[in-house]
This record gives sequence, structure tokens and C-alpha cells, in this order.
Amino acid sequence: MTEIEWWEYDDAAEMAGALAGDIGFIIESAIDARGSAVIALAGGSTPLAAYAKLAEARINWKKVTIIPTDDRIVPMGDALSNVTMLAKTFLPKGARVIPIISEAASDYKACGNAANARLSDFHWPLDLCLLGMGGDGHTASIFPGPDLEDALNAPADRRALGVMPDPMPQDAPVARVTLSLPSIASARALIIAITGEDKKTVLETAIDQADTSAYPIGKVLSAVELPVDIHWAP
Ligand SMILES: O=C1O[C@H](COP(=O)(O)O)[C@@H](O)[C@H](O)[C@H]1O
Repeated sequence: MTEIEWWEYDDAAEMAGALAGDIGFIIESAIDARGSAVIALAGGSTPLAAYAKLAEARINWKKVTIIPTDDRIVPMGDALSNVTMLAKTFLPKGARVIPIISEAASDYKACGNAANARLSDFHWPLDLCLLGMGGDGHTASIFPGPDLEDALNAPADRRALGVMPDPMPQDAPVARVTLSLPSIASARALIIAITGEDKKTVLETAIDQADTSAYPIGKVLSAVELPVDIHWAP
């Protein structure tokens, strides 16, 4: 288990400002060091306010590539599509936003394989992976179900895979594509952003349980070696 630092805020707006500042700093540091930045950003609703603030930052967005940490297998433009949300926010700024869903794929595993092939073209490791977490303890789209072991025990060069959550999350009951644990754990910086007392309790429990946890986030964090910042607001 890695070193974990909690950053607690009075409210979600304060957290959004701090998170946007931290992500912006990491992007600029990567551009200074390597000439470009490749980052993975969580989907869902929690980080939306931070993304809106981040998009206003004076960053050379043309040097930034953004990958969703995971996506739901739905058409581009669908309300559940993580990449659509990221594209609406960051494409107008000049960033490259990379879809990981192929509508032509025959099934969720083929969709994951196509994402894996596409992502292999980018420079790895990621400069940043920003993770969210569901109330059920999933992170990215690493869910309990038939693909959990494949996501956790993927070979080091396996970037992404298709997963079928079981049980299905009620708010987005669809198959997914997710970054693998090695892709997440090898990032140069790892941040988790969550809100609410319930998620805080789940995350604290998962951290205590580490690799014995039934929560995927517990298993993921137990495999991570770099320090992790957790941003939380009520
Ligand atoms: O399904 C997903 O859920 C998590 C958490 O989303 P939130 O709406 O509760 O913030 C998210 O991190 C992940 O990217 C998304 O696909």
C-alpha cells in the first residue's frame, strides 16, 4: 500500500478549485519536462466542476492529450458517454480528447481490445491519472464481475480492456471499457476525487482492507506504489 494524503474541503466548489489547480500544475510540469502531457481523467459527475475551472487555465492545450479513465459503451453524444463530456469541455480549448469506445466493435471485449490498440500509440506512463469512485467502490470501470481479475492482473503493456459489471450499477447499467490496473498504477501522478460521507466511508474501509477488500478501489490502491492524493468534500 502506498502513502496516501487526504485533502478535505468545506464544499465541492472549494474542492473543484484546488483540484483544477493541481491538475493544471501537473500538466504544465509535464509540458516543461517532456514537451507534452498525456493525462487520463475520470468520468461521472464528481469532477465536472473541476474540469470547468481547469478548462479556463492558461495552458498550452494543443500539447495536451486527454484519455477517459474509462467509458460506458454507448454512442458518442449519449448522456452516459464520458468522452463526450470531456470533449465538450476540452476540445474547444485545443486539447486532443481520445475516445476509447468503438461503436463498430462486435461486443464489449472487442471494444476493449480496440481501445487497447488505440492507446498503445500514446506515450506511457500517463503524466496523471485522475480517478473517481462509485458508491459501490468501483474505480475507473474496474467493477466486480467476470472481468475483474483480468483488469487487476493485466500484463504491464495491457492499456485497456472491456468489462461487464456484475452487478450492474443502477445509474449507468452498461458494459464498459476501462484502463487496466497496470496503466493506472504506472502513472507519474495519481489523484482520487470523491464527495460525500458515504463515499468517504467506503474509501476508508477499502484502504484499511487493502488487497483483501471486495471494493475494487481497495485492490487498486494496494497495488499502487506512488503517493496518492485524495481530494474530498462533503
Ligand atoms: O461510472 C463511473 O463512475 C465513477 C464515479 O462517478 P460519479 O458520478 O459518482 O462521480 C467515475 O469515476 C467513472 O469514470 C465513471 O465511468
